[in-house]
Amino acid sequence: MNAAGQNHPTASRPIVWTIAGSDSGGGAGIQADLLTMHDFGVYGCSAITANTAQNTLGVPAINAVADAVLQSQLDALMADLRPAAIKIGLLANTGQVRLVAGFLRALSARGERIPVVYDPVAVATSGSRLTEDTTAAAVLDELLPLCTLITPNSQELGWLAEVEADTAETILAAAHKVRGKHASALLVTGGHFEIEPGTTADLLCRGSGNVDDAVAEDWLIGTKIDTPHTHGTGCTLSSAIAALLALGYPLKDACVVANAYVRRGLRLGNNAHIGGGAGPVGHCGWPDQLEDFPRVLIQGSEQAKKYGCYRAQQASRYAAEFAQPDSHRLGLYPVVDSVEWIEKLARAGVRTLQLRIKRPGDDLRRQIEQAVSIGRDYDLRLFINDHWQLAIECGAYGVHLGQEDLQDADLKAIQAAGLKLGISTHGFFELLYAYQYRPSYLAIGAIYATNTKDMSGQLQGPEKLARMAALLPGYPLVAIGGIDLARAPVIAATGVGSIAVVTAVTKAPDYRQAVKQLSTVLENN
Ligand SMILES: Cc1ncc(COP(=O)(O)OP(=O)(O)O)c(N)n1
Ligand SMILES: Cc1nc(C(=O)O)sc1CCOP(=O)(O)O
Ligand SMILES: [Mg+2]
Repeated sequence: MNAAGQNHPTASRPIVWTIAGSDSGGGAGIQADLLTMHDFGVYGCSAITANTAQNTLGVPAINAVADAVLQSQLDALMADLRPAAIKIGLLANTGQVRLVAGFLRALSARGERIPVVYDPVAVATSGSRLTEDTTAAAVLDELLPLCTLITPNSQELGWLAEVEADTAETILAAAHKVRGKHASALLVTGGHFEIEPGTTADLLCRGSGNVDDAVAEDWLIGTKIDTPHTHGTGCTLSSAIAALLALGYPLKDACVVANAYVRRGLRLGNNAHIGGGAGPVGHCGWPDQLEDFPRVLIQGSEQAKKYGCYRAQQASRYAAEFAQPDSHRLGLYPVVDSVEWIEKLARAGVRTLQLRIKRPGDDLRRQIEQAVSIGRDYDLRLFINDHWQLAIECGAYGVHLGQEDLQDADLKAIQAAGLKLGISTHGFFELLYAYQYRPSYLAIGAIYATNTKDMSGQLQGPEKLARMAALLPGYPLVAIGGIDLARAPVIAATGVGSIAVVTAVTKAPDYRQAVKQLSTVLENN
């Protein structure tokens, strides 16, 4: 079985191209790209830009192919094997940069929206130069505007920005300079510098795709893995991201999963026997251990001061490590919009409930007070959605917040009042981000499409849910979104201890029976 969990090599697989150099030593370039793509269950095609003569000790020759040779490979692929994503690696000279940019421009002019990940390979891990000095200008002017994401290491970032980039401040400044007026995102990989001793940090800068919109900057921090066998990490990372984009992952999720895939390969690679120099990173399958995933830096935390992205206002409200619930399995968790429902469901034996009032009237406080009072009578775990101030004032059991609430809500006050905190997440990146707060539970959604709320673009499906749940065994996890009795067994089998539902209970012909049946599914897992 490969990393994507596929047993059947003939199952339908997205096609991903790599336009890159061959590494005769087998550790980087096309060879690393195809191993990675296979591991993620996509079908890899290649267009070779250079036949490098290379081993684990260095790069004796680059051997760029002629433009016509590169063009003929691209044309052959386009005629038959259309890509769902393209990874670009080594472009050995300005002519190749222009040729590939021209090819991508023609695709774009035909309305093809294919994600392009460019790893601007300029310097090998061994320190050898791999491309002509003059290619940087062509990259910036012609190729970058056509890319979804570029993934330079700090040396390559310095090469493109024409500055030294080896501290948090200089990396941030160089990233802004390179990104310039382009909408492409940038992931600066952190193997070559240490902002905190013993750690690595990748900087992800991403916008909405619209050049005028604000750019989100996130640092992805990991414990440094002590191994000399790092050859091919950049190639592996960028092809993993391309593979995940082809599989439909949002960019930020693709970046954190690919980061974990590389870290797993460094941790488990065990390639000391390959060559006399720096051996290749391993290709070791889907990252299923939390230790391989990066920690997403929170801008209100003290640590953010070291990374040039500290937000004092957020810091004044920041808190982590919230009170844990009495059980990590919260069971059936109906989310309802009235005190009447809270009372009916408490009587029906439900123990975990949420009051979610989206159009509050003048009587909001009274409704929350009544719900809290019922909660006390029935010993409920009653969470109040959104209205955290009233939840504190009324002494609720807990609060449920969305990702966008985390910057503004007074988490310190919620924690100081002893309230439990649940946080919504949609995908791997948000799960890692929310986990940094160590909330009382993490909700993962939307598992399926739902009529209750527009969750388009944020659907996870049961396979991703299972992968996310496997990262946090024993942590209180809640699955939400489009779950009904028919789907509940698959969801419960992922290991989450709780299923949150709206319509499966509130629109059921017999809500008491729905409560019984859904609770039974959870109890049997
Ligand atoms: C258990 C649970 N999970 C997720 C949500 C969604 O919360 P949020 O992202 O804050 O969105 P709204 O519910 O406010 O629309 C939830 N309410 N409960
Ligand atoms: C309120 C809500 N939040 C979601 C999330 O993914 O964050 S999905 C959702 C709606 C859940 O309703 P139903 O059970 O009717 O599908
Ligand atoms: Mg909310």
